[in-house]
Amino acid sequence: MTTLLSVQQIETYIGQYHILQGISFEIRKGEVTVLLGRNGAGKTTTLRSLMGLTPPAKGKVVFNGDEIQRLPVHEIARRGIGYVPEDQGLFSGLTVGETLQLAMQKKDEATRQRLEWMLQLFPDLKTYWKKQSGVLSGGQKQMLAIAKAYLNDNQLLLIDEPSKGLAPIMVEKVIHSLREMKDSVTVVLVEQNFMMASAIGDRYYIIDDGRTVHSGIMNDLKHNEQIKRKYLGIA
Ligand SMILES: Nc1ncnc2c1ncn2[C@@H]1O[C@H](COP(=O)(O)OP(=O)(O)OP(=O)(O)O)[C@@H](O)[C@H]1O
Repeated sequence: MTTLLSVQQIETYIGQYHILQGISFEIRKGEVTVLLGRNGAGKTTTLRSLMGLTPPAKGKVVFNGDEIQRLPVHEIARRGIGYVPEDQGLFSGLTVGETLQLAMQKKDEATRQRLEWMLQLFPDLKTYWKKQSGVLSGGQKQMLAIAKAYLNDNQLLLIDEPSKGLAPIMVEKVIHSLREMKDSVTVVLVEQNFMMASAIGDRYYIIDDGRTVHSGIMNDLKHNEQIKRKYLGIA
């Protein structure tokens, strides 16, 4: 299987704080890779570093064979990486329709087809097309944020804790949608909800204190009580 993204020993500072101190992982095309770790381990900062929002001071990020760690955010996005931040990054005053139309980088047939498919996958977005995104439920906002990132011809989506604050039924819906999207896009997911992580992840990396400390196949982790207890505080 081909490597789409290779992250090599990145180190990131926020102000004077040395937050990421050596993060490395490989993302294979067509897979869902989950970044796991305790609160404050550095998962969000890792996604932000890949996107150029907190650029790494050291190390390499290779996407489709090109180094991207020095590129500005808009260029990284243009190359085909979509980002769904933890706070979903929506403008509450825009309607669902306006949000999706504004997000479209192209108005071509392929984009229109992706929009159509998103509306089938998330029928609520069609129902609430004219509603401002600020009045949607947490789950509906998450669907809108995912649809917005999926609309464009992205090869890789970075999704930060999509289950956060959602009721179990909505978590199921998000799991279902990410499974459906798997055929057409590669996903890096930050997820604290182990049920969700293990339901859709193919592979995992554990981040602890700003370093990648463990990795493997998700099916193996499900039964590895020692690692779950040591790094995730669960068993
Ligand atoms: N703007 C900032 N200024 C100072 N420290 C920060 C800032 N943003 C993040 N940090 C620190 O960086 C560390 C990593 O944070 P990060 O949000 O990446 O962790 P995380 O693994 O995503 O955790 P969570 O699941 O709680 O979001 C934490 O110790 C956090 O306090």
